Amino acid sequence: MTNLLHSEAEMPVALNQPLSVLTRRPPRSEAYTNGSSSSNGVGDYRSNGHSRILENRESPSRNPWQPFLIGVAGGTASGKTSVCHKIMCKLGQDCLPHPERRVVTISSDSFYRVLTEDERQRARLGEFNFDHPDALDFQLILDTMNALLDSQVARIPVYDFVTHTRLPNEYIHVYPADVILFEGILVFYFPELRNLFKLKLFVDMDADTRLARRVIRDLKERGRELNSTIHQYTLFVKPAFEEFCQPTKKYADVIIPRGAENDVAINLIVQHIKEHLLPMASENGSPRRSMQDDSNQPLTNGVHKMGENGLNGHDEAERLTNGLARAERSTNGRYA
Ligand SMILES: Nc1ncnc2c1ncn2[C@@H]1O[C@H](COP(=O)(O)OP(=O)(O)O)[C@@H](O)[C@H]1O
Ligand SMILES: O=c1ccn([C@@H]2O[C@H](COP(=O)(O)O)[C@@H](O)[C@H]2O)c(=O)[nH]1
Repeated sequence: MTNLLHSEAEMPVALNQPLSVLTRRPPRSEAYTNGSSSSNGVGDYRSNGHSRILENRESPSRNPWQPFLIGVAGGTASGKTSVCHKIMCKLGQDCLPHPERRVVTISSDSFYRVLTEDERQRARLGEFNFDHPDALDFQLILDTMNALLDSQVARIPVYDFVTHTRLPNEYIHVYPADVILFEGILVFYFPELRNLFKLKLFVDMDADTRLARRVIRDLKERGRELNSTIHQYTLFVKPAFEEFCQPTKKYADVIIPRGAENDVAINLIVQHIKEHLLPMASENGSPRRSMQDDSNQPLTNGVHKMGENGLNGHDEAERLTNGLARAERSTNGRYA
């Protein structure tokens, strides 16, 4: 994930499943998840942050309105960040102030756990396994996702790839939104997290291209040396991809070959998101619902045309699935 994505992570997300449950968004709570207030940033989050969320719930049961949570998995440098960014741009969300965004992107990169001094030293030499599920603060991920699903404002740490640490006292505030894209190499690995996703995307890119892009990115953006990058890749990244990430491809509803270059797949996903957002916008009538498409046409225009075709939510879901299956078949043998 790039720093750019980190800033995108501030956007809120959410679009949920059956259109029939997409009623009115509840009032936004001012509660926060507490990304970190202790020295290791984990224990306090779990105890204080989570209990604050519970205290601020308006009722013991989950809101009938929920964000639509989309998981975006794929190997390192496969283009997960770029795909999410493209979706945001096509929905006209990237240029909106964060609190007004209806679609947000969050990366699991924000949730690497706090390392011990010994682990940090190994990380500097490319000898710490960041691709193993244990490298992530899974409880923090789960608490954050649950907070967002409950329409809470979530506060998540900012991770620094150069020092392998969370930046002290820096957080990203993620506001409740209608659609949340959560991207990361292992987001389909944990069943408890995987089961929260209403749509699962897997960004597929051949290993050579990923390695080449990763080397360039790590040297340019993550303060790495060539030797340690290759060393880390050979020792951990590649084997962990084969053991923990690649096998989760089977959970995907949609596989996106060629990553962000695949405009056909991305356009279909964007269209699907728009279909979910429109009913909410018309029910809310809220001024913050200002989604626009690429051509700066109000979102409502495009969706209205689709409504005129007499398609319902189920038809749309089928059309999306069929369309994406076609998109993938057309590239079979090259990347899939
Ligand atoms: N289609 C592309 N062509 C060239 N470079 C790309 C393309 N897609 C992504 N990249 C570059 O590859 C690197 C990894 O992409 P990114 O979207 O951050 O992947 P991920 O989030 O899966 O790690 C970034 O430096 C990005 O700029
Ligand atoms: O301190 C760190 C933390 C993570 N990594 C590597 O990052 C990638 C995951 O990020 P992508 O944006 O999906 O590539 C993972 O493969 C880790 O090895 C790191 O090098 N250092």
